[in-house]
Amino acid sequence: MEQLNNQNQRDTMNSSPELVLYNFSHSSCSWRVRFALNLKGLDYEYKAVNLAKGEQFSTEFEKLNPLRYVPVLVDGDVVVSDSLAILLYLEEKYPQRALLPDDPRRKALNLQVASVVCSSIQPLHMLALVVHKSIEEKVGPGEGLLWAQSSIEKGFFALEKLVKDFATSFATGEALYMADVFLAPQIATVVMRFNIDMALNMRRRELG
Ligand SMILES: N[C@@H](CCC(=O)N[C@@H](CS)C(=O)NCC(=O)O)C(=O)O
Repeated sequence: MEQLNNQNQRDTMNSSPELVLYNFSHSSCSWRVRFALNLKGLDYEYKAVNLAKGEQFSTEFEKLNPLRYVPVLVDGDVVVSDSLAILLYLEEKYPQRALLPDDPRRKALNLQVASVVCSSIQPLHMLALVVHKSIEEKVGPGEGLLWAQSSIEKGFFALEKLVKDFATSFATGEALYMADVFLAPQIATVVMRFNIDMALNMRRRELG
């Protein structure tokens, strides 16, 4: 009987039949949301929006997000775009496996890390791809990549300082929280796409 109750409880916690995630496999912003949905044990329908094929510019997708960016989460009649807003929405509606700690100081730290990734790192290297050609043409060959790399390094330099007194194997303490959900995809992206050597950067900063 107790087993049945536990099963019922789990089914209720995980029941989210209406969740649909419009996303792209290679997008770090989408990855954050997939990470959070999986941590919370939420089932969702995966709708691929292939950015490489320009599917974000379809009129159908524009109705969901006029900015034409992924990810977009649809939960019944609620449509939320922007990964940070989506994570805050999920946290409130599906509180299981909390992504924010109760302690206000650590909660603020998690939100700060998420916000730095969202506003001061990712948009700059995304922009770098968009304006890459024109920087290369106007300033010189290789300058586009250098500009992206210096923006990324500046952001991570700040982040390292921010979490220095809190980090364990997780960014802000003893458990995996929202900061980690934003950092992991971000670190993977900059290492793979922008040739950033995170360990080398850390050593450089320690010396300098
Ligand atoms: N602040 C937004 C940024 C969304 C964003 O930049 N998405 C990128 C993929 S990571 C995108 O859809 N780019 C499409 C394009 O540049 O046309 C978020 O965190 O969701």
